[in-house]
Amino acid sequence: MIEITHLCRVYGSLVAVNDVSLTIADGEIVAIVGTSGSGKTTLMRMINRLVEPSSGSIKIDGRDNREIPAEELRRGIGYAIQGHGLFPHKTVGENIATVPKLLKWDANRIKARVDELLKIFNLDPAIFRERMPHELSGGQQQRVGVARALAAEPPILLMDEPFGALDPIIRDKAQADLLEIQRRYGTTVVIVTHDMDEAMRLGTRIAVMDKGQLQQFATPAEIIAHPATPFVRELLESGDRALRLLSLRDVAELIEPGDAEGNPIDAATSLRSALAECLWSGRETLPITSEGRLIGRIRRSEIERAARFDNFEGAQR
Ligand SMILES: Nc1ncnc2c1ncn2[C@@H]1O[C@H](COP(=O)(O)OP(=O)(O)OP(=O)(O)O)[C@@H](O)[C@H]1O
Repeated sequence: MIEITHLCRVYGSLVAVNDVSLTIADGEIVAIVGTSGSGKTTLMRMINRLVEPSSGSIKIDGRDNREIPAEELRRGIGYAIQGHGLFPHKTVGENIATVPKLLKWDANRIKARVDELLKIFNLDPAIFRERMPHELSGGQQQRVGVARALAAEPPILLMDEPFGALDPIIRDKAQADLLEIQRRYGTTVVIVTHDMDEAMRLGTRIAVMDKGQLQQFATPAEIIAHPATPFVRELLESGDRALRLLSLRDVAELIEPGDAEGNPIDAATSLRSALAECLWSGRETLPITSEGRLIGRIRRSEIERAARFDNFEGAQR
């Protein structure tokens, strides 16, 4: 559990983070969302002490983070940033092995862990382990960045706009990967994003920041139903609500038995992406796969039905 209490960070006359209190439960994904300069990154970086608070405190599992030795903090908290931050002169395998090496894991354990992570992220170890970062696509580099952050199985993962540079389709896949990893390891994830749709898709709860202040900390459904301040309402209205509702839900929810023509989509894809695929390829139905196996199909008409707010509220109950 991460308990943030009356946290402030001041730069000269600027209050970057202003009296923020919130508690993040184990295994949650908390998305910090807000406009540029609202204090999202500063707030997150105080968790792993890349930034020191001016006042207030952060406790991790009951311990003040200032009392936790730097190495222990680094080991317990993975950190992934936009642009991946991979070491350009190290192979993919060496990049992922960075923290386990610091922790002096033995070579066999490191190799097993590197290969396990590469497989989880759909990168064949035999092909990718020895590659250099510049030999990967942007999406592959992003996955290696997250794999590296997860290498020592940290209970907490901090992510700063990790998917910001990815194109929408790859971004959707990267988000699905993150959800899968989170389910598998039960990692507590704090992710900074300026994209409300991404926050809605990933967050078990969303922290909305404006000018250093926490405007609302609530589930996506609560935020849609009851935006706490005019700013939150404005942020919500900045996109299309029907599409936002679809980005919250996975294809898996609307699977039906049967075949369909053309390229399949994964069951973890958002309904929003599935609709985009229907429209793009002119198909009324799409085949659905899970772990590479065909498991059914989805209908465009069902996706459109799910986009109606009434049905969304029904699905939440
Ligand atoms: N080291 C610093 N020195 C001075 N001012 C800073 C420093 N770091 C951040 N700030 C200021 O604090 C405010 C909050 O910055 P922060 O990076 O937390 O915002 P953000 O919400 O993450 O923005 P973005 O989405 O643009 O990354 C900004 O006005 C920024 O200019």
